[in-house]
Amino acid sequence: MTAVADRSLGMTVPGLPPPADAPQPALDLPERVRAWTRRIVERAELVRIDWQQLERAVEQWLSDGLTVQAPALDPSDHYLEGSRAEVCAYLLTLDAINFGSGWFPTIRKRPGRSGYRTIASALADHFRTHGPWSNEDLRTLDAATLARVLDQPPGHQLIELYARALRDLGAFLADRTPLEVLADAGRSAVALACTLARAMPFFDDRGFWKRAQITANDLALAGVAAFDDLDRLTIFADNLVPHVLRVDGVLQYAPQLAHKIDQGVLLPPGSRAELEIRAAAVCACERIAELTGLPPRSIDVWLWNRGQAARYKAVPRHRTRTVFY
Ligand SMILES: Nc1nc2c(c(CN[C@H]3C=C[C@H](O)[C@@H]3O)cn2[C@@H]2O[C@H](COP(=O)(O)O)[C@@H](O)[C@H]2O)c(=O)[nH]1
Repeated sequence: MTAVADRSLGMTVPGLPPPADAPQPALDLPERVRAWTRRIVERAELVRIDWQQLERAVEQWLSDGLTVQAPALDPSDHYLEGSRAEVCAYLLTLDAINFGSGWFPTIRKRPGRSGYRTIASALADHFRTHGPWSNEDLRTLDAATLARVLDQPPGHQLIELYARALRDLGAFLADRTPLEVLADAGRSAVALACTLARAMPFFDDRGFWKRAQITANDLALAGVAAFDDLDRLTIFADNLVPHVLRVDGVLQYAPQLAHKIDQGVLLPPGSRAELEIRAAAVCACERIAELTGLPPRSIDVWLWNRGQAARYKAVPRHRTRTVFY
């Protein structure tokens, strides 16, 4: 797969273009994810779902609180105390840069915080002090400014990509407020996800649409939006949810793949291994949803938070440098 050279960045954008056979965004986006990931799992060679172990793991998770802990955004990491308009702007800004796990070992982390929580809390602090960026500020945001805001080294590739993602957000908003964009989606999380995926290339994570979907879920978790179709969303396929499934024995990786991951070898975006890992997580969580009656969005957040525990951090998870997660 040839990455796309990006004139405004002067570098290739890791993850673009999407795999040729991946579906395009449309209003049945979650169903397209289910169909495409099922096809990948059926033909998989490197990653296998152990369905019997999955049922045993669900029993363990249920006794660990899977159905009782309602998903929530952590107020110590996120800017949730502002007005509805300010929190909406914060979450749209955060989810426009809610990626970078492949670079997280190379960024400056806040004490006791993961990569995501470092970025989320640094952005929250900026909003507390300066409020939201205007659309014009976003359109002209440069990497040096953003590096200062996020307290990261200037010139870091990830920060260059974050700045490009936020310039794209400013262009997408045009003269609308984030709340007006939300209103245009009506009460449909899927419509919002589809709009984001069609409007900004870094959201067009064909066949998974992780950030397009998690944006709707985060807005709902923050009480900013009320959607009628949240339960249609799939999980938000990143690198942590499949990692938790692997550590709990649900996903079995071929020895050569497991060895690569344990050695910290980066998996190229769109490679067979990366697609099979993400697709297996989606399909396994569809089965978990059937067994528990929980929507995939809640299973995702619960497993993601479980993945913050030491026993999961002790084992390397797959790393892919991509603009999608
Ligand atoms: N599947 C999924 N992926 C998620 C999140 C979240 C955070 N969601 C908030 C909403 C409710 C929760 O309580 C969370 O506070 C981040 N990520 C992704 O994980 C990746 C790893 O990050 P780390 O561990 O820092 O290295 C990073 O690429 C990031 O994009 C999620 O929920 N689901």
